[in-house]
Amino acid sequence: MQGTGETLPQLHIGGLHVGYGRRRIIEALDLPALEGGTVTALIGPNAAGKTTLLRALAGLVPAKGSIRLDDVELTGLSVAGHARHVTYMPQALPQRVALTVFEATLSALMSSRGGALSTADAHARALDALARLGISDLAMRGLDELSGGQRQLASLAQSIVREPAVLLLDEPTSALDIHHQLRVMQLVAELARERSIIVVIVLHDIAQAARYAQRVVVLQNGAVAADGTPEAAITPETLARVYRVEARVERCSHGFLQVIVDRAV
Ligand SMILES: Nc1ncnc2c1ncn2[C@@H]1O[C@H](COP(=O)(O)OP(=O)(O)OP(=O)(O)O)[C@@H](O)[C@H]1O
Repeated sequence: MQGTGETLPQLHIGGLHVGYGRRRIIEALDLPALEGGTVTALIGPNAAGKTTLLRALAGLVPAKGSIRLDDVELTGLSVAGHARHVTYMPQALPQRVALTVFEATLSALMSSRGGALSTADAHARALDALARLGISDLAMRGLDELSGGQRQLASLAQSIVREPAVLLLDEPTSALDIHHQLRVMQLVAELARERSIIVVIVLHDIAQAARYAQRVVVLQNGAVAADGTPEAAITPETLARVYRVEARVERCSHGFLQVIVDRAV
């Protein structure tokens, strides 16, 4: 936890190459360390390589180079080896499964922490994950009878309950109404702080990235086009170069960055 003098975990990414077959998507990517307790938003245009980067960090596509969590080198670990440190919530929701929301959340927890927890503790943690997402009322509903947004929230519950060191979320609010989008973003920021988790979240909503992330990495053609605080990374110049839009970046009356897009160029 921050403020206790404890060292925060760090994820180091160096000389990373990722591709599909012969097709190179990410080449020689270096990122200054991603730190525990911090939400990093990964933004960029379609096909920039955001999902590919998250999948490489999760060990789901082969990568060359180094992905190091403190002193543990993750490249070369099996998918299960990665899963001990990293939880990845994909963009596409899982196939419909014949489990209740509570059972699926509990099963996600047991698969990551298994024997280490008593049954009572595991149940309490699963219920807490549902409560924090505001979906306690869905606990006994089958996953196959949920709406798209409810399924996305159930899927988030399965990701956060694992309490990973690194949490990778690929467009986790894409199916949610505005209330639930904000609720999820607030929760993700809180969890990062409380548990010193390294969170990387792919977002298309630039204003939400600016509001909830402490760091924004802009990806373009598999390379870093900007990286820094929201103020440093989200500028009219970057938006013009990367997204090909004429845009203004202004502060609203509450002090949050807003992006006003005037036109595509
Ligand atoms: N399984 C795959 N096999 C071959 N090429 C792939 C595969 N998955 C993605 N790609 C290619 O990799 C590139 C990057 O895709 P990726 O999904 O990482 O982009 P993205 O930034 O997440 O895009 P979006 O914002 O559209 O979701 C694209 O050109 C895509 O066609």
